[in-house]
Amino acid sequence: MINLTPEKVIEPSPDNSEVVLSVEGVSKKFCRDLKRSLFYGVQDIAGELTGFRAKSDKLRTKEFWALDNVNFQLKKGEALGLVGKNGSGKSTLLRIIAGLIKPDLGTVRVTGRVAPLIALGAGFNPILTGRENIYANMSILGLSTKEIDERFDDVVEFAEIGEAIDSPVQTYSSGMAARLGFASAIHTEPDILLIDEVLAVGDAKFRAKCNRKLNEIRSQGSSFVLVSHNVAAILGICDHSVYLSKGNMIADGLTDSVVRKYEADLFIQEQEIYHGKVYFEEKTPIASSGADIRYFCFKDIDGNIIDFPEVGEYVSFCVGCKIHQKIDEIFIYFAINDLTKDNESILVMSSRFDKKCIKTQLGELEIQLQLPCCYLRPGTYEMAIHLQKQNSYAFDIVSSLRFEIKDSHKITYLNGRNLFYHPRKWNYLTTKY
Ligand SMILES: Nc1ncnc2c1ncn2[C@@H]1O[C@H](COP(=O)(O)OP(=O)(O)OP(=O)(O)O)[C@@H](O)[C@H]1O
Repeated sequence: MINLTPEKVIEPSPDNSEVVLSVEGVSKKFCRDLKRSLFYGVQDIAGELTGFRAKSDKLRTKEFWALDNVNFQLKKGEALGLVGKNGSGKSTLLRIIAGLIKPDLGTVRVTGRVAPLIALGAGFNPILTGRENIYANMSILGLSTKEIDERFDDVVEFAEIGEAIDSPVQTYSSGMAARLGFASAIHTEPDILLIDEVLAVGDAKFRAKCNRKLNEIRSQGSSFVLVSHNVAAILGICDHSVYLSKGNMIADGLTDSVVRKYEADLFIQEQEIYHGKVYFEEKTPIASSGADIRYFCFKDIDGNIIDFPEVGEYVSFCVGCKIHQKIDEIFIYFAINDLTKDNESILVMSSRFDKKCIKTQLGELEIQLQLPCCYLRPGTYEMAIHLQKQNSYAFDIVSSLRFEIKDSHKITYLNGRNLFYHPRKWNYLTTKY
């Protein structure tokens, strides 16, 4: 396991010394075969009753470790992100912390009230109304009827459920159920809130409202563990993160570093990241439209080819073209997507939009898009390049060119909340009295 130790100072949580959750050597095994799984379940219960339970650290036929020796701590007011591919053990870990299932090995120590938001409309009974579910749900989380009465209106208002509060939850949309689940969990003022992807269901406005509320309860001392495939959400909310793969802890530490490691593993396995100068296959005269993209590379200010742009430094995007038909002018278009943010389109640069047409003649041509300062933050990106005519018809297209932006010199202080790097200087003026 890699311990990605802090290289920068993080905002202090209200009480940085108080541990509210301690996960120590937690392991959990499951069996893929249903019949065997039932048999093992009966065997384990019988073993526990008679005191002859077989040792839990051994796998029986068809069993596997869904979690293997997971260790971390959560302090008061801290937000911890859990990242990992599908099936890496994130939900299992949350279910163990919530006390819904028992670990086979290790211990989980919790201080205070834990509110799990693990499934859509966590714990709601579909045939009961929203109102009945709020009372049932909040009382399970330890509130008295009087306390629920006092908070009821706030829950309904926060969830924006309106009159539907007296309709059965099974008539709610998934967004409504998620809103009500979040609202009732958050109004119990939990010491630890466990959130598994449920925020992804609501619309953007509700997500923003949830994030504000999370920050608010966090400043009052609540801690939370957030599971999400949306890396941007983890980056925006959590200081520290844990990266799980096949039940093993691969990395833990500051979210930025953990997420970079996770992304690198995710993308390097799927598609190679481009370095240096990449050449594209030469087209046959029939396949070509008269102007072809032949290569791509990044260059530094001295014209040297570089493997990746550096944050805050000059970079030139260089596209080698071959023109073999009479074309007077062409345009070039770059579209960059951020793989950290669900492949969201973040930057489009087009010579046509900028009203810069490129005069051509038969032969080779290198088009350079020169950026005096790279504002993109460190991460993994995907780029499409279009070589276009005036009317936007494309002569040639290169899609899905993956590249990295690095911050090797650590010149930028970037945390997950920044969408881009902005060059800056600091100054201060003092006045003597
Ligand atoms: N009750 C169960 N019986 C058998 N296998 C299970 C059970 N629950 C989970 N698993 C398996 O344990 C592994 C971890 O599952 P888990 O749901 O914790 O992963 P996850 O990281 O939350 O995945 P996702 O991102 O898809 O939600 C998976 O291989 C899953 O198939």
